[in-house]
Amino acid sequence: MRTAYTADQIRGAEHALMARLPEGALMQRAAAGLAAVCADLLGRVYGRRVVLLVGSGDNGGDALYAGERLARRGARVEAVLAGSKTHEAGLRALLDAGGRVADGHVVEAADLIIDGLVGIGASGALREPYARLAQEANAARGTVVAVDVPSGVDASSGRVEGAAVRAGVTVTMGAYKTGLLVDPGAAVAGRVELCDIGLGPYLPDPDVAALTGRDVDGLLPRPGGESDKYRRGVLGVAAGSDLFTGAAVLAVGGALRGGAGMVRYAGREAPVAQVRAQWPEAVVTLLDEPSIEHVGRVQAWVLGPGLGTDAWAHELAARVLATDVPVLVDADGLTLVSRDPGLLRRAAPVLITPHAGELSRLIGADRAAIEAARLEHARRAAAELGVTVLLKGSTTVVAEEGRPARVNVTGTPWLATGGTGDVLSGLAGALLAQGLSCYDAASCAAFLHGVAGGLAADGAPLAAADVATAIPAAMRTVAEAAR
Ligand SMILES: NC(=O)C1=CN([C@@H]2O[C@H](COP(=O)(O)OP(=O)(O)OC[C@H]3O[C@@H](n4cnc5c(N)ncnc54)[C@H](O)[C@@H]3O)[C@@H](O)[C@H]2O)[C@@H](O)CC1
Ligand SMILES: [K+]
Repeated sequence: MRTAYTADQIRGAEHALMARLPEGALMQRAAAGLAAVCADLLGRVYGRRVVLLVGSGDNGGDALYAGERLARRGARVEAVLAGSKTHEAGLRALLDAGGRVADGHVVEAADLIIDGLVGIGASGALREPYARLAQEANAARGTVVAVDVPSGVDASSGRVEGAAVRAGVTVTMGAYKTGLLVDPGAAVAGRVELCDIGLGPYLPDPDVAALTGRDVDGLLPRPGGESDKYRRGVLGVAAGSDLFTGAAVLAVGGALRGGAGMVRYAGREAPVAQVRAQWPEAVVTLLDEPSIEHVGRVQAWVLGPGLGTDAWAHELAARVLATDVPVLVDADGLTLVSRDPGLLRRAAPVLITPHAGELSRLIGADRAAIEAARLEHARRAAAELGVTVLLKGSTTVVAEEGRPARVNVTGTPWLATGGTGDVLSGLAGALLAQGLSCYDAASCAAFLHGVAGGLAADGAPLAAADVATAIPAAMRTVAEAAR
């Protein structure tokens, strides 16, 4: 499990650790780690041009001391002092090692640019001249290494309010910051290298966590010798309509590949015909009425993909949500519950899987605001609605009250195509039916869906059905990662 922390959590741990160490020791550890990564990136250090962007706080101090180390190895190090003040001892150390203070535009010609403008002490959008320097670094040809977090990214949330450094590599001190795992911050952090400064024992419970392949493998249900199709978990799928038959086919496909012992599909005539034709494995019930009375026992439901939002669909949603098993609500199901929030008042667990637009209707927040602060809004929705939230998008986030939010790190931009969400719903539903909690089912499904997307795309466009087909291969991939 990769864990990440807010700026306040890091600060608290740093204080506790610092109290036990000689003054300046932590910054020397940080600078040593940072300089080592930079030296690796440069290959040969001697004679290379390194520019330090130095802000007024300790983030700038880290950069200066790393610059000192590189200067001692023969690099031509120049510091751009951006703040109203500068870490004095760090600057002295750099100058003693042969580094210089830059007096002109040096960023453009640098082989390597170290961004020490701001770290966890930043507040709000980058001010000038920091914002301009960030843009110069982004336009330069040299590799950009961010110290702790790319300047302009809020370390605690991943928010970017104005200009931000776009790093090739981020060397983060002591522990991951939440903002390095959540977009838009994650998107500009590049490769993240963790520099161990001894913070581990002082860290509190994490703010967010990201599952690894090994974690997912450990959570996935496996059939034993005693298993039969009923005991492995039966999933009900209430999806599709005469207009949207494909959503039903894709959700059932995701569910069958997700390991459910059996999938029961219930729907209207057109999607029933399609599901029957595509998936002889599914047990299909044609609904004359919006009722699930004759569908048979299931351990979980997927409700909503392509279902429509008419009175018939509303009635079916009400029946499904009136059961005592976990329900995953997606797509049209989310529209129905946003119009009739009372539907979500039930004792059994609910997992909702909105994208930002769907979530905006559910909690009355602006879509752009949700995109900019995904974690915050997913948490808010989980608390307000009393459900588990899987917020889809550039970084998929899973939030449930009282637990660290989970951030998904797998995926490919090729997944942004019609129908992949239906596959995800089927897959997550199958995991629910097999007994995983909403929290684990959502985070494992997001992880596997991302891996399956990567396998299906392999650098080229994919169709949603390919993602469903690739789910078993994704499961094998995580099993191999665990070995
Ligand atoms: N204290 C220590 O011993 C250690 C500190 N570390 C480093 O220290 C950093 C934290 O240092 P600080 O607490 O001094 O804070 P920062 O250096 O992150 O930033 C604070 C400074 O930036 C200015 N600032 C804040 N927001 C700004 C904005 N939007 N635009 C322009 N300027 C802005 C503030 O006025 C202040 O002078 C960490 O990110 C890490 O890089 C780590 O190396 C671990 C050890
Ligand atoms: K920085």
